[in-house]
Amino acid sequence: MYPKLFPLSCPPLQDSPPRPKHMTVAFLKTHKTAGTTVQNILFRFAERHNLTVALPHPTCEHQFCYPRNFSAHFVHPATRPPHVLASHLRFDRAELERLMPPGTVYVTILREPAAMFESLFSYYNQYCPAFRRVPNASLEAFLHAPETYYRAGEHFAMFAHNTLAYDLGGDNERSPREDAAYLAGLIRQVEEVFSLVMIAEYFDESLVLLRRLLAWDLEDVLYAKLNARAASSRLASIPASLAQAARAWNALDAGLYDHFNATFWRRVAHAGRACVEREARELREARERLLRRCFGEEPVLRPAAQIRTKQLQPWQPSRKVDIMGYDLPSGVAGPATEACLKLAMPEVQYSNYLLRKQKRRVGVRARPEPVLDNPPPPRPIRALPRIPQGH
Ligand SMILES: Nc1ncnc2c1ncn2[C@@H]1O[C@H](COP(=O)(O)OS(=O)(=O)O)[C@@H](OP(=O)(O)O)[C@H]1O
Repeated sequence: MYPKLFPLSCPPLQDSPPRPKHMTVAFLKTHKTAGTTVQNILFRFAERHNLTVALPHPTCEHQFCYPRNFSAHFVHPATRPPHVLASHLRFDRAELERLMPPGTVYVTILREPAAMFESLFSYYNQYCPAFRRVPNASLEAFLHAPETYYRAGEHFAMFAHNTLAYDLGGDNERSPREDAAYLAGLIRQVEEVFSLVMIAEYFDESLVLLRRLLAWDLEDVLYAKLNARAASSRLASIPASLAQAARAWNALDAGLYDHFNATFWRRVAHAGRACVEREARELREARERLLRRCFGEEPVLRPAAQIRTKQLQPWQPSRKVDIMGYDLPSGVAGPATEACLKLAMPEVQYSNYLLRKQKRRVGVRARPEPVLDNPPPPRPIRALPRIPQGH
């Protein structure tokens, strides 16, 4: 039912058999896994090829009413039927099948669970009650005794326990130690649906596999790193004991990661490791050239307060965490600048922009927004971008 569309082989680029680019893609954007960078690649591809991007109904904000299970009702009517879907949602296979055209390729991305958990702990510290209870916002204290702070089922609990499993539609409270069959079943379900599970630690190699799977050009997967925390907002390194505790607490996620990391390297070996590495190198070189062209000879990630272009100021989760972004050099304009703007555009601005554009295209601008039967409660997350100091 879900085609493993193209066998992954890795002949030199110029010898690739010409086949049309695949245009229907559903990307499950898991949390804190480099998903915003992948989403931006897909949004730009969709715009360049005049494709429709599924976008959330405004009452869902720019996510598909996460953490609720995905429903096709959450999709704004002006963005249906879509070619591409790439916004946060909790996976629900039947509902996605209802929405996406047959032949859609499903992909997702995972990140090493300790690094992912450290990012979640920092980013959602003010929103997730389990994290807010911890004295001095100490990751070490939380991981030393997670049950002291964690309450299953409370608001945003999924950001504090097996977030990957939850995003994939699984039950994040299961323990693989007590129920190994559950993890095996979840892995099987993911394998049935997703043609590629990318790995954030091997982002460029993942993009090489992605672009070959979809028969896209290397240019189609060039990117700027988005949604990265400043060095001052994250741990320089995670001590081994803490990483071990993070894996033990998030044992389902650790099991998923270990399995799909191994699968990933089998896919790389099948494609030809030397060839994948060569192409990843070409990608990095092309990407560096693009970043220099767009953001100046020394393209640097900056804190939001130093970004003058409003459309490029990333949303800030709290005063304690700095999310970085790029800025355009002053006094430049034109189509190339527009492409550079999109390359570094954060998720909130890009989603709003695409929704406006697609609404204009189908002529629903003047009509009132349709009302959801059962709207979600208001969410504090990402309500407003923090205004950078001095603006
Ligand atoms: N290209 C690439 N390679 C490796 N890592 C990358 C990449 N792009 C983004 N990132 C890191 O991913 C983290 C943000 O993830 P998301 O965009 O998925 O976060 S979110 O859930 O949408 O808020 C965030 O991690 P932390 O900085 O540790 O928080 C980013 O630095």
